[in-house]
Amino acid sequence: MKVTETRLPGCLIIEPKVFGDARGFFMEQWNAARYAEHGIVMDAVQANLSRSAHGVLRGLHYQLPNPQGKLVSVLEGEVYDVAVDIRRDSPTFGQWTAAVLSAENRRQFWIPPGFAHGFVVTSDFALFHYFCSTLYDGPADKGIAWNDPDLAIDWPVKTPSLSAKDQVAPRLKDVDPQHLPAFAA
Ligand SMILES: Cc1cn([C@H]2C[C@H](O)[C@@H](COP(=O)(O)OP(=O)(O)O[C@H]3O[C@@H](C)C(=O)[C@@H](O)[C@H]3O)O2)c(=O)[nH]c1=O
Repeated sequence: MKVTETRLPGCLIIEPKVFGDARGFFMEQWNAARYAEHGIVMDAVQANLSRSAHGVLRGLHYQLPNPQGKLVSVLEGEVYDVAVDIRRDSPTFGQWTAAVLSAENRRQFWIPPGFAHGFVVTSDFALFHYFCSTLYDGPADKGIAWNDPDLAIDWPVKTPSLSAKDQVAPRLKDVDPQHLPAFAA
């Protein structure tokens, strides 16, 4: 597999090795030993699947306490996937990085614990899959506004469809730093 660093240390783009043959193809989506060689260490304790139509934006989400690392990929369609460093005291606090993930490119994106995450669907539909390093905890689920002007994320869809929760998410500057993940988490 090929692992490429992004402009945010810790956020990695993974191109798994794909074994094609007359039947189709085979690829590993997770292998604890192999991914650990590239610094991706987690207990993959939960796996999630969501389906969304074109223009749906889910995010920017994070969990505190018990931040989740996420290994994300797209099984059908295409998304523009974004990670934002919201770890207080991080040298890259407030910066974002993005990856185009699709069924065609079969890329994975590793978003370490402590980053906010979101994506927008750029195909007709997208089937989005991710492993998580900690279990979902509803009351700990938190968000940052997808269009926070301080983040200035260059979303490819300018008027996305949002959940009611995501429509009222605060700007990063309005969140008490004590309610943000710690850099060393
Ligand atoms: C995320 C999640 C949601 N749910 C429930 C809560 C709610 O009733 C319903 C839909 O939840 P949400 O609206 O939060 O789903 P969604 O907007 O898809 O949330 C996800 O967005 C992406 C960007 C992420 O990074 C994920 O970690 C997660 O936050 O599913 C679970 O039961 N387990 C889970 O792990």
